[in-house]
Amino acid sequence: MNIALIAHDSKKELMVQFCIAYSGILSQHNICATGTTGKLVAEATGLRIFRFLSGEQGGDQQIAARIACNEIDLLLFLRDPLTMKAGEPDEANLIRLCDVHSIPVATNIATAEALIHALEKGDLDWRNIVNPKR
Ligand SMILES: O=C(CO)COP(=O)(O)O
Repeated sequence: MNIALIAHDSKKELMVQFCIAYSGILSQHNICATGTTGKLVAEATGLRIFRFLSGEQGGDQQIAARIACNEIDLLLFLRDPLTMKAGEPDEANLIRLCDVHSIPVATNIATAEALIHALEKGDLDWRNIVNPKR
């Protein structure tokens, strides 16, 4: 499965801790991320992560383009609705595109936990039927 990671600045440490905790599961999949999120997670976990541009340079839009092509199977986007900074990605378009293709998406740690366990159990295997070429 192709899993995309994005974290707003105040949620990056939480994303790192999440990926450390679930590195065993994540290592079985293709991981991509916006630039800074990917760098921090890769350094902390040793996971191989394809890094797009940083969010402020359009990395979130690169991920949105892959979602628009139905190439992402799970989006974990830890956002901070309280202290978002100017230039941080607006989640509305990402989530809209996930809804277009019924792509599972988490925007907080509680849902991310639920989805990573679902992934491990095989509950998301139907994505392989949607996209048999991958
Ligand atoms: O901008 C973002 C969230 O703040 C996401 O991009 P980065 O992972 O490059 O920071």
